[in-house]
Amino acid sequence: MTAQIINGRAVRDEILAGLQQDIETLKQQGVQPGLAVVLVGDDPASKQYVGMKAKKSKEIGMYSEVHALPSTTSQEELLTLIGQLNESDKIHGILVQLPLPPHIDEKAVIDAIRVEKDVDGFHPVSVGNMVIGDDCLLPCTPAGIIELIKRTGTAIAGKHAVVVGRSNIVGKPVALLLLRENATVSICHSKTADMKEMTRQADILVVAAGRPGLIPGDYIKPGAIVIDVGTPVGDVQFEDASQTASAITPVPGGVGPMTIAMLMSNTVKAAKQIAAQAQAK
Ligand SMILES: Nc1nc(=O)c2c([nH]1)NC[C@@H]1CN(c3ccc(C(=O)N[C@@H](CCC(=O)O)C(=O)O)cc3)C=[N+]21
Repeated sequence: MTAQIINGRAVRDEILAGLQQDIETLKQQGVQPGLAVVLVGDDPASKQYVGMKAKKSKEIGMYSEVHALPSTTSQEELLTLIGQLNESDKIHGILVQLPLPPHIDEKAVIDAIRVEKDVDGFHPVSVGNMVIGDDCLLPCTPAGIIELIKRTGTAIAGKHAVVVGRSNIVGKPVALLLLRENATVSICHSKTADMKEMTRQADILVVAAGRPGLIPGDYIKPGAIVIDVGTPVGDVQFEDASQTASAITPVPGGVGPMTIAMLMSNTVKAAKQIAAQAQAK
């Protein structure tokens, strides 16, 4: 079998086209969704991501602010900026690019973001709402993964989904979202006794380990859907895995573009909700 290659860029473009129309409608109602991206330090990869986010948001008619701060920025200064963005009527989504420099407490910064503007879905209240299954802004990469799986046309309910990786930003939340979709979910990690034994049971395999090439083709169940979250290099051995899977995401061009699409989608959702709240007052 040669797997269908899941085209994340094409799906992203479809989603962005829909959002562009939503934004046009919102603008006619006097609301322009606004996204603030905050970057501390000058890591070249981070700069590139932030640039992509700003570019896409402008392309679809959003208001966008990039706050690029020096690596010497104090935690207090960063918290002051977050406070201003929380209050700003122009801003509906706040994203603080992670990781932050070691002298800044990431948790303190994430906790300071107003939940209604938490378009990353990293705030503990957002996470709690996601776990319960309440309406909330979902973390972008996990939400994008669910969208990609759904668009392969395969039902998630009843399937065995195996997630490799347990980070707070991908592994844990994607496992919960798969559970919400009624998959039977297993979570594997570096201490899993027999990784191959686990992954070979996966009808849906999501790999978010941050370990380039970790998963070879013989770890994959014939006909599985394989989602590779590795960036900038995949965690799955793509050529090898394509011979066994029924569908697979490439890197680049798979999950990455969906992360951006979901960020835009969350910002539009946040703008709608904040506007509705303001009207109700
Ligand atoms: N608060 C926060 N939220 C994030 O969502 C966040 C973050 N911090 N820190 C860094 C990671 C990384 N990340 C990516 C987003 C898009 C691509 C992406 O679109 N990649 C393209 C390739 C881009 C290229 O190199 O041309 C692709 O996979 O096709 C990759 C990585 C978001 N992150």
